Amino acid sequence: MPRVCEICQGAKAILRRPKTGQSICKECFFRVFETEVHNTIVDNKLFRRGDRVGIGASGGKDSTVLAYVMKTLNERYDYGLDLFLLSVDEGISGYRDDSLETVKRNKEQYELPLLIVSYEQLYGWSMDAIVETVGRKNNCTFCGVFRRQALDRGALMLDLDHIVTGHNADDVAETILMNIFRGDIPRLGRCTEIATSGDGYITRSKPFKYAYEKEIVMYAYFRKLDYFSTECTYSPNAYRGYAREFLKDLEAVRPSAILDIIHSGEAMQVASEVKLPSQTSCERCGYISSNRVCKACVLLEGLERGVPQLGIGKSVKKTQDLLAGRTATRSGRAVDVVHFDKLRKHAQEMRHERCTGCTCDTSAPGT
Ligand SMILES: Nc1ncnc2c1ncn2[C@@H]1O[C@H](COP(=O)(O)OP(=O)(O)OP(=O)(O)O)[C@@H](O)[C@H]1O
Repeated sequence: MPRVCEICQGAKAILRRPKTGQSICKECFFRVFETEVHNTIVDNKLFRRGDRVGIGASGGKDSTVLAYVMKTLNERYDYGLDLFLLSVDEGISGYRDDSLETVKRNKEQYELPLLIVSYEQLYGWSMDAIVETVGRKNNCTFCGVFRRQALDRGALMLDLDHIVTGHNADDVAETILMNIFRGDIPRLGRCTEIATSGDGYITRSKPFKYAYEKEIVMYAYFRKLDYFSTECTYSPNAYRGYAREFLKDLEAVRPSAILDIIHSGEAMQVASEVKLPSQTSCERCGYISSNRVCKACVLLEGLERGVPQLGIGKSVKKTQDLLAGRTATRSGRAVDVVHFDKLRKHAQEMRHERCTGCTCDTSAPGT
């Protein structure tokens, strides 16, 4: 490694950038990393001034670095954003309880408001209880489906305009590979998007879409950020694990492989004959769904009826149609899932309370 930073030509080079192979100093690394994220934000017009933006904060390296960088860029470039930390407590003892302690410290360190919503509070089931019922196989399905909705529910409680997550370039490239391997063409089209916003739903984006995981780890290390680094106790998703290994092997021989895969995914076009699922609202909870009853409601009903395999596997569509129009039988444990219309109304009222002397009509959607 040359002694002098290849960027500033002054300070001592102390690291080699995984993305470019350049040998650079710590300060130049911070600057290029932050500037690249800023360029991603600006080029993709991710935010508008005044947006209330929730950072999906798990306490892990990606979201901790994201919180730090979002706060830094918001101040440096005067984006004019109101930033919040939004965490989901899935109820995994020995894992999420510890990582949430990190988020609580980040709240103080970064002076950002924090909201924690839990599966127990929202659905009446913690992941510990779910795993007790369904076992270790398939539990990731419950966790992923419930988390997506939980973040949106939390966002409405805070009246957010936007949620950012710490998904990085490696995550995106892995997802592209997985969708190719599975032949899931509709998902392949969607997974390369940097921001998604379903009609009337909260926009979600990935400012780290082009940031390498190795650089995020380096950034956290050199900035001495406080993050939690343990893997989930309930076995990681095996299929993604294989895609990850494959990607790491490719990266080892050709570091640009990660970005190359993302660019290939972006350039692919879904043929017009591929049928994309149409979106509607779940007739039970009002959440966006491609079926009459959303996946979260189907999974919940399965748990409550003692048939947790309901909604898992190939017969999902059939099960969802079967359940449509019927009221779930709720066990003593379950809570009634709050309807999304109620949450949206709450968000409108909050917005109304915040604007002083305005003439906005709280009964009109989207005000
Ligand atoms: N419990 C949670 N609460 C809030 N946001 C979450 C939670 N879990 C995941 N996220 C969001 O989704 C992103 C990707 O989550 P994933 O489970 O892939 O974790 P990860 O890649 O290990 O990220 P991190 O290092 O931030 O934990 C996270 O960076 C974070 O923004």
